[in-house]
Amino acid sequence: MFHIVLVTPEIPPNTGNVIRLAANTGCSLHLIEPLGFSMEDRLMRRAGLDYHEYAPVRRHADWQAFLQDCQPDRQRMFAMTTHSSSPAHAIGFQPGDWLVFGSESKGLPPEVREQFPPRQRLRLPMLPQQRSLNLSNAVAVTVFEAWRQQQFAGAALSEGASGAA
Ligand SMILES: C[S@@+](CC[C@H](N)C(=O)[O-])C[C@H]1O[C@@H](n2cnc3c(N)ncnc32)[C@H](O)[C@@H]1O
Repeated sequence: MFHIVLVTPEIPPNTGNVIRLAANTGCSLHLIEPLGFSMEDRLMRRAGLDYHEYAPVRRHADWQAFLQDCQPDRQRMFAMTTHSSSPAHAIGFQPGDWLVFGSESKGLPPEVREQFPPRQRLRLPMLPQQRSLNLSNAVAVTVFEAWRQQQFAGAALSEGASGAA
């Protein structure tokens, strides 16, 4: 549905949450190295992910390698950042869009952020004086806003349809 891109994530449970989110929403997940942890980290394992949930996860050596590997449509890439005044909910998201998030401690590196035109740098609303949302929460609310705009296409909207607890 959408492509989630985490640039140099640092905290294993956040990435674990996003892996599960990607599996639940039909997104692909791109992890830009260096990662602040090993994928075999016990905190990752504690997320209790099933083997199939790793299927849509790809790793890239750095930002340039990601661009080279995936050739994303630059007009449909959005940098999620607190350094913006463009509200995320004002964008008309489309299937196949690329949603790019920064690391927990540093956010998006300025040299990556500046590759996005200002209208493609998006901010999630927060109350005044707040610094930022948790990374995995920011990913979740963005993906669900984008998916909501597609009327949750492909979702199993009743319990019986999913068969899982
Ligand atoms: C914990 S935040 C990073 C905080 C970092 N100290 C900074 O100054 O950007 C991790 C990532 O979540 C996303 N994020 C968190 N809050 C956000 C918001 N209000 N709007 C847009 N993105 C947000 C951004 O991609 C950010 O890089």
